Amino acid sequence: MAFTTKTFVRGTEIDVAPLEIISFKKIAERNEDECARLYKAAQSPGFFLLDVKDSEQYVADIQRVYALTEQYFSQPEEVKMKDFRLGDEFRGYKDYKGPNVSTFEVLRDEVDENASLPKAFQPETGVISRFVSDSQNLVTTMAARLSELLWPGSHNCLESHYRPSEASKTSLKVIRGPMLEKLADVGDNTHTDGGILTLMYCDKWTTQIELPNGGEWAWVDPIPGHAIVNVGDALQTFSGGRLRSCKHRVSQVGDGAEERWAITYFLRPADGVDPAAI
Ligand SMILES: O=C(O)CCC(=O)C(=O)O
Ligand SMILES: [Fe+2]
Repeated sequence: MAFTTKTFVRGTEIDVAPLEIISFKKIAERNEDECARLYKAAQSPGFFLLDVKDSEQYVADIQRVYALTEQYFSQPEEVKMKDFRLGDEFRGYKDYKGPNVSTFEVLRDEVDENASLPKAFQPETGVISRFVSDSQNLVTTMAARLSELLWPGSHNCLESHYRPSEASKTSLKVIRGPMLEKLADVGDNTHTDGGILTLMYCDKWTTQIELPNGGEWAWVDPIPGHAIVNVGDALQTFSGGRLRSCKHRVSQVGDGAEERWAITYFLRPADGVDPAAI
């Protein structure tokens, strides 16, 4: 992996993670060099940027989903609490009061069902539905190319883990996670993602990854028209450790409150598929 570079954000000099930029158009066309670069980035650091600018409609939909996210979280707490699902890890509204983060999550399987989306999304359910279907196409195309390189000559082994026609916890999750007045108040939320592949959209410098070998942290450049993609724990396990689920966290550069929205799409194993048992 290349070395970090430096840039200034909010008046502070920071280290930028040297992430590969993979063209979705090229991997969709099975460009061999691009697929090899995808595989390499998924091996190390397990984080990369996916250029999605070739689909004008999808890029416009990202902006619409940001706008809907803002509209949703701007509602009064008691309205959002109607979407709270007690004991359900993957569905509905959640308010994490400590870290000042709130989320709303809907399963891919349920996005087209009546009433699975709250009122604030209702005027644009078609946009959400198309965004989910296009995001699914991005992650499953990447999974198919990775599968071909992990198990040459075999038929899409990874598909047998996420089984697109069966029930799964594959989902869209939108997030309100504002930057805080004081950097010192941002708690440590270091984690890896549990699923197969994550797509993430966030237009601010708030994602940090742990660089391979050495445990140093660097910032992910939120380049417009690009998804931030990372390998999850299930894919690390399915690949026998050949692909890497990279530690990351949400933080902020310096002090200063600022509103912040993020959109995430998680490709997860089909219900009943246990990565630990593979
Ligand atoms: O809030 C964000 O920017 C995304 C957080 C994240 O890494 C996740 O939801 O897995
Ligand atoms: Fe994450």
